[in-house]
Amino acid sequence: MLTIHDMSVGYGEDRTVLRDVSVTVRPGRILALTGSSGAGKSTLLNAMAGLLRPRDGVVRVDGQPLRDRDHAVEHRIVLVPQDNGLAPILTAAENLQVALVADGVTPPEARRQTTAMLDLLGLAGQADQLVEELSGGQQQRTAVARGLALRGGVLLADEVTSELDAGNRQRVLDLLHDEARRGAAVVFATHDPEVAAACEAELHLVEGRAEVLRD
Ligand SMILES: Nc1ncnc2c1ncn2[C@@H]1O[C@H](COP(=O)(O)OP(=O)(O)OP(=O)(O)O)[C@@H](O)[C@H]1O
Repeated sequence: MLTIHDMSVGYGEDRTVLRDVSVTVRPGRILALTGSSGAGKSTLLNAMAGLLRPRDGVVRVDGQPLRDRDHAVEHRIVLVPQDNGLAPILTAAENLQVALVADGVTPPEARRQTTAMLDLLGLAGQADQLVEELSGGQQQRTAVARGLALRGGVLLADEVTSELDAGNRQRVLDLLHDEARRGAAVVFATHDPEVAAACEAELHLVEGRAEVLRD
């Protein structure tokens, strides 16, 4: 369980982006994170991922104050970042295999899981292509495949459907719902009101404040 209490986050000396945000991210469901461009969705996800230290307040994971990214990884907090975070000169399959092996999966099992996951995202034909040679949407689906393959306790997905056609957008949404049903807590930043409406809960960011629209 990930909880945030009265958190403020900013950049530099006096650039406060989020103020007094409190939210609980519960296992077994998807929390949509909405708000206009620049509202602070990525900032909030990065704080949940241990990449940004709050100015005030606290992020807790399983009751402990979150220290940094390593601590978040220990607690199985997986981030699919907005810029996808893939290694461009590795193939789609290698990007998944490297992450799985680093996570302690044996190489043969990592290959098996990679094939299955890329297949689920409709990327069987792209497995051996370099990421830099994939389309934006294919890269986005590869990043989702990698995030899902890691089977985190918390999955933070930052605008992971922004470059997808309707069919692939629905495929990713269905997989995020499956991930929640598996027991993960999923947080999904999105601009898309239809996508947000398909999530159990919604936190809306406006002028640095967070408003719970559905809980
Ligand atoms: N590294 C940074 N240094 C300084 N300011 C930053 C940095 N990253 C983001 N910001 C600022 O923080 C604010 C929130 O940005 P953030 O990326 O969190 O918004 P967002 O809601 O995810 O936007 P979008 O929907 O466009 O991705 C913006 O005003 C942005 O300029």
